[in-house]
Amino acid sequence: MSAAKPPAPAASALEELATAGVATVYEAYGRRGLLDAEWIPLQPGRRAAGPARIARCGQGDNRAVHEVMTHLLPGEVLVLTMPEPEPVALFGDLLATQAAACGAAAVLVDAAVRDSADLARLDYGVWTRWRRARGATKDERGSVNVRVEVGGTTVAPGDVVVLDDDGATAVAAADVTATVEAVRRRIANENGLRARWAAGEFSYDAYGLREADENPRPGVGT
Ligand SMILES: O=C([O-])CC(=O)C(=O)O
Ligand SMILES: [Mg+2]
Repeated sequence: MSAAKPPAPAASALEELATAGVATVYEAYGRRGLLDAEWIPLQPGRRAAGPARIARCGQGDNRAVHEVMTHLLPGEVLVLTMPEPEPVALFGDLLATQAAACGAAAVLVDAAVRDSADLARLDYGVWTRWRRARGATKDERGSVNVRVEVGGTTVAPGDVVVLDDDGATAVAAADVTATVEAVRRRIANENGLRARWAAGEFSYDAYGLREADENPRPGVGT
């Protein structure tokens, strides 16, 4: 029997994850979920979080992107992948116009985009591996609403994808509530540390690193 589907994350949880940002969410989630690749944010400074709506395209082909548009719901992050990421444009201005009409929260393209000056003016964020004009074919159906691997992490439909200038990280749908709580604890802890560092204290002392470095225990770290 498969586990019950977790409820859709609350808008307030998505907002908290987006505001916290990729590094904080990834750390609070136990350093899991990182979509570990070099992402280009087309609108630097933008943050987003939303449930993944996924298309797995054929290699060099974007037929599945046209299909997945018909499933895309407001607030979702569209995740577009290929078996082997390569600089072929899966997404451009015309597909972006459809995603806008559907209310996308963001688009993550594990391939290239084109018409990037137009995409940079959108009301939602676009993150991509490459900007390249090379066009995709429309020959292979590919698959939609499937699990994919992105940057070494498996992303399932409905997992929450968080994006900012640092890149992208994902939280399994079932773990969103606990991760929001861990994010709050991490932010509170970092606020405390930031106040101490601003007041002139050093982490080298507070973490006991100076003490350990000046009194090395034989056989440890040698
Ligand atoms: O049509 C395509 O394959 C991609 C594109 O340029 C667009 O969406 O405007
Ligand atoms: Mg175009």
